[in-house]
Amino acid sequence: MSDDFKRAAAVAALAEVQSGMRLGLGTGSTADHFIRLIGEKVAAGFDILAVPTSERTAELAGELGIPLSTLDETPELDLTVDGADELDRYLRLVKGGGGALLREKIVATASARMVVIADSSKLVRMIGAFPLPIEVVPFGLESTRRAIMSNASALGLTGEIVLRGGKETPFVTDGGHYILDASFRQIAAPEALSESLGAIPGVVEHGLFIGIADAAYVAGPDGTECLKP
Ligand SMILES: O=C(CO)[C@H](O)[C@H](O)COP(=O)(O)O
Repeated sequence: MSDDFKRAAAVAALAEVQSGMRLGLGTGSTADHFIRLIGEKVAAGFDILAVPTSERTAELAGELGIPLSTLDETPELDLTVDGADELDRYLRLVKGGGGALLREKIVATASARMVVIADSSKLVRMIGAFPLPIEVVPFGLESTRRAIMSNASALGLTGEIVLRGGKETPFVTDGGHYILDASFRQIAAPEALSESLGAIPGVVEHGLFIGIADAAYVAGPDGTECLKP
């Protein structure tokens, strides 16, 4: 059922796509629906140039025959469509469940417009129930983890911060970094947390996307809603 809603959100976002656009392609199961729909448009003659947000997305888009580019060749995009792990009604997002948050944030901010697609289970009153992914450099991992803990605690946030994949087999991002997942449960002031995390040297990027999304298509049992910040 949830997969039907993911697809419905992707179909709604497709209405924003015009031939000639330079697109950012997100990562994840919801974004995959959108990528397949773009593949159909390309097969039908649409002129699309796409920048993928992960190796996984590049592979799928390549298989579908979608012409691919990079931000070095195509530094300005018209539209990026991507999923989210959580969003609130102000379009503050938690992303990075699939581990692609760094490229996703770079591609989204290189786009004139960023649109989120999600099933309605992702829409929450307060973000934070989904553990916040924080991309960090492997060097100094434990010091960085402690700095995150201490900065978060200064903001009244507590909770476990765990290395994705564990010490023996850590998950490695496309950029060669690790991910710490922080279970803060409720993030009442995401802007303050975003600023605080961004100031920690070992943190490469975090999964709070604030002021980036221009709209969100959220699909559920009652239909598809378009949210604007
Ligand atoms: O941020 C992401 C990947 O880094 C995804 O957009 C997020 O995890 C949602 O994935 P899905 O659509 O599979 O639920």
